[in-house]
Amino acid sequence: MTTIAVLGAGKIGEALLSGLLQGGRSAKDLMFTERHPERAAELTEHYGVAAVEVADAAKRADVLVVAVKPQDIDPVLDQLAPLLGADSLVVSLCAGLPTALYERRLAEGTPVVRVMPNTPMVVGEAMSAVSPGRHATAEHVRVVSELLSCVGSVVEVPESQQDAVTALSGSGPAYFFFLVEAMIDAGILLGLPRAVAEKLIIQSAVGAAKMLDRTDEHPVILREAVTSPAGTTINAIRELEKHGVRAALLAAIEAARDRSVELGKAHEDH
Ligand SMILES: NC(=O)C1=CN([C@@H]2O[C@H](COP(=O)(O)OP(=O)(O)OC[C@H]3O[C@@H](n4cnc5c(N)ncnc54)[C@H](O)[C@@H]3O)[C@@H](O)[C@H]2O)C=CC1
Ligand SMILES: O=C(O)[C@@H]1CCC=N1
Repeated sequence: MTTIAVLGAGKIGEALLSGLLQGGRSAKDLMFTERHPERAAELTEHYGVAAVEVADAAKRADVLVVAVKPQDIDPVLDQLAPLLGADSLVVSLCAGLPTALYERRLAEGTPVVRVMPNTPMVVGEAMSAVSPGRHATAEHVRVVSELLSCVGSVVEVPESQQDAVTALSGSGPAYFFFLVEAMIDAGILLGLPRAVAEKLIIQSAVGAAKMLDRTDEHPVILREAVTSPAGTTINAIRELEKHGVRAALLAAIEAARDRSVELGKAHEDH
């Protein structure tokens, strides 16, 4: 069984560990590093997964998954550089960071696969996009895709598309949560008790997501089926269009893409 080390057990690192355990991986095949000892102890207690030093992770793990913030990557690369080589497999979950950065800073030939996952990983519903770096083979991509398929769906994209993917599905859950939050507020505005508004909106979100997933219908068709002539929905749609919600989403996702590019550029000289 593949041994996996997660380097940096924050939100996405924990989501991965938890998703892999739920997907049937044994805790003994997993390990993590974490710079905050209290956080490490909490995770070990909760999941039964060992916290280790980087050197230990590099020695014991077949796959090293980097899950620190892009701004914290430098010390991690410095630590890994003398420890890894062509036999290792590095997986980067970091927004914006190109595989070329790892290839520059790690030993020649170290295979790197860039992945953009998302937090629904905790419930086995991640969307992950994988892109091989220069030294990663089809077999490396297969290993990483298989690992990620335990925690959701996986697609392969050219690395040139990863900044767009980051803006779309990496950040995507946040947009849906934002929408749900705003719709619950609308329920409050209309005088509903908060608990009722939450139940109505969350179940509507779950139902809509399942319809998108299971009916194979285009979202426009599904939306039209709710929108009766001279009914209530079209009045709401008119307001959404008037307030530029579609344009706001285009601009928002473009801004997220730009930030991903910027995070990568910040490391261009290192
Ligand atoms: N949160 C999300 O929805 C997603 C995050 N990502 C990417 O995942 C990475 C992690 O993001 P989050 O989990 O949100 O951040 P986070 O801040 O929750 O987690 C990062 C963790 O790494 C630890 N850490 C930092 N430097 C370390 C070091 N040298 N050694 C050991 N541990 C170290 C921190 O203590 C922290 O627990 C980022 O690069 C982000 O771009 C990717 C997709 C989705
Ligand atoms: O906001 C971020 O930078 C990370 C990457 C994608 C989702 N969360």
